[in-house]
Amino acid sequence: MGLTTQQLISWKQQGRPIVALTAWDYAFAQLLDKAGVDIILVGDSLAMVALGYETTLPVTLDEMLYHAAAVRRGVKRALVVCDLPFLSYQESISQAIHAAGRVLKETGVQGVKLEGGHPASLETVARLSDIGIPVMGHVGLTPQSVHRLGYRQQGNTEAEAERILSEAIALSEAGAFAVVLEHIPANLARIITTKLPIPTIGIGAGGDCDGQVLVTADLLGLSEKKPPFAKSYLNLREIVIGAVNDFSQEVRERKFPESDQL
Ligand SMILES: Nc1nc(=O)c2c([nH]1)NC[C@@H]1CN(c3ccc(C(=O)N[C@@H](CCC(=O)O)C(=O)O)cc3)CN21
Ligand SMILES: CC(C)C(=O)C(=O)O
Ligand SMILES: [Mg+2]
Repeated sequence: MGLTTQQLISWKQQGRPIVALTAWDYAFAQLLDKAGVDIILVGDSLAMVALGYETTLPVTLDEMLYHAAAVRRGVKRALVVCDLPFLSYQESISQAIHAAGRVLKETGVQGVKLEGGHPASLETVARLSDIGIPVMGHVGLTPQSVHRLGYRQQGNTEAEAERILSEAIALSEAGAFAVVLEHIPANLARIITTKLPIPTIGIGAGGDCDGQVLVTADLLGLSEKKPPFAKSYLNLREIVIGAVNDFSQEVRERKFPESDQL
């Protein structure tokens, strides 16, 4: 058995930070798990970083299932959570149960994440949690609402900050085991983190959350564009282009293969 949601909740009480990153395939999931990442998220951001779409909206449940199964095969210790994609859970509670059930049954991942803290999504989170499906909430900037919100920071006004705080509290009361806080002021994230009994996982939400998540492609310098809050620890695009150029040159100069590479 790997990590459980209960263990992650106890880490909040102990003040032990939670490390989360995204993955969309077996190879990277295995690397992240071996490196000791605690939560591996099969994020719907894969629509943009792996599939080349403009937004996260086009990715389908079947595509998420395909990637989640690959990720799950690479992971021994981390808790794996899969984003429910746009319109796979908003139509009705039974649609959400069906989608989340397929994710758990067909891929073996341990939880799902869904965006939003409005009354309908709270009801959905409560029902999924009640039937034993661990749910991670997600408030602040919710990219599935890009056409309403854009990618701007959320919670700048007093009223918006109040709303995001009450959504986070309500998600926790509905049974979510953790909540992602995306692109909100650090002050607001700190207040939410203090008020919630469950871990907050921040992305562009300052340093006082219980954990941090990034899109792995951003951390590695692999994405074409990254949000202003994402830190690159490597420039993998440059490294890959360099290696491909070296190979190309050796092929064109008939230097590869050498006799021991036949
Ligand atoms: N590679 C990648 N990393 C991510 O973190 C990520 C994705 N993709 N795709 C899904 C969402 C979209 N995210 C984003 C994307 C862009 C900004 C951004 O550029 N924000 C600027 C400009 C906002 C505007 O359009 O006015 C900002 O200053 O907030 C923020 C979050 C975060 N998520
Ligand atoms: C950035 C995280 C929280 C996400 O939802 C995603 O990668 O889709
Ligand atoms: Mg997502």
